[in-house]
Amino acid sequence: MLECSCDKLPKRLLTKRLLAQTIHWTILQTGCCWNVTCSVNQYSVPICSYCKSVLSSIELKHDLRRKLFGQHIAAQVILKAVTGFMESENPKKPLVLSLHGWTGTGKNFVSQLIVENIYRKKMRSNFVHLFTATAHFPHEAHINKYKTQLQEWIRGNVSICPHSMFIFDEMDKMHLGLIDILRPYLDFYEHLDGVSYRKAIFIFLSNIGSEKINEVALDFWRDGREREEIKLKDIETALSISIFNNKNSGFWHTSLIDNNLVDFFVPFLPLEYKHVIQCGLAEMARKGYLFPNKKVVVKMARDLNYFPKEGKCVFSMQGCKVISNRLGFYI
Ligand SMILES: Nc1ncnc2c1ncn2[C@@H]1O[C@H](COP(=O)(O)OP(=O)(O)OP(=O)(O)O)[C@@H](O)[C@H]1O
Repeated sequence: MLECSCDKLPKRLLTKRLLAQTIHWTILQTGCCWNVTCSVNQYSVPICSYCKSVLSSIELKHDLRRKLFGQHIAAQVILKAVTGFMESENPKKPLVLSLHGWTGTGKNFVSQLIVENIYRKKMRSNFVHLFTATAHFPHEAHINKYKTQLQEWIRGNVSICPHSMFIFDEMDKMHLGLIDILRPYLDFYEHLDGVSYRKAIFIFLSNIGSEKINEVALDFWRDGREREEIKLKDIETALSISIFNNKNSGFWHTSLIDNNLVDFFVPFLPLEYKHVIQCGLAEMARKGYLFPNKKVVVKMARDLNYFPKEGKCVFSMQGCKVISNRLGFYI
């Protein structure tokens, strides 16, 4: 957080008498920021600008450790990336995270945790924007209109709050024409039409590459190695190859891999039975049960489907996605 002081005013103006009588602070709020101006008589200086969107990195670390199950790589990468970015006063480009993984493994959930530790109003904040590709899939004839709308939407929101966050869900289903217009906003430009996008955060969610991530997790499991031994480097190459080869990922070819606009590709591992149990217990606690009933959760977890089918089933087909709705049936 920036401290506001009148130190920037010439010393001669800062006599005790003047301090007592004539210093005025002007605080002008625009979007999520306040610009503080200090004036003495006719002389005024912009002192600082303070933006509400400040990360509580200790809380984020705590949340990732306590609330996110089975995702040691994602937790580590996200904590480092978000903390480093939010602590930088002059980032050179917006933060761009691309989260990949099987359904129900926590991609949306992690995005929420990030939001909750930056914006006071959490997902209800005016500075957090969710775009679901399938809900905005335009007819080919209207693509140009949608492109303009998307550009105006991003520009308008970042003009109001430089620390705006944009979450693009189901990126793999997004129209390539729309994806293309995102490119300049993710780049190193200082300004585009008078607006700087360097403090914004873009998070892309998709299932692209999840088969590769699952394969690596399964290999570790077959070799009898601990899941926590899987390192980012064990998955990164397989993930980028599979993103590169995916027929729906023109975006990654042209804009991201070639131009290095994505800062982190974050893999989400498939969840095991024990994580489903953890999710179930957490869900019961969220529903207000002071003493979550493990028997109920176990029963629910056993009724879910797991893969691969041959041999011992290891990973949950739906991750933890259906748990919230299913629990009610077993309670
Ligand atoms: N790793 C996890 N740790 C804790 N809870 C989780 C985890 N994964 C999923 N959940 C729970 O399941 C719910 C659904 O998960 P989420 O929406 O984050 O999955 P997703 O990976 O975004 O899936 P999809 O690819 O289908 O959109 C979350 O709201 C959360 O309650």
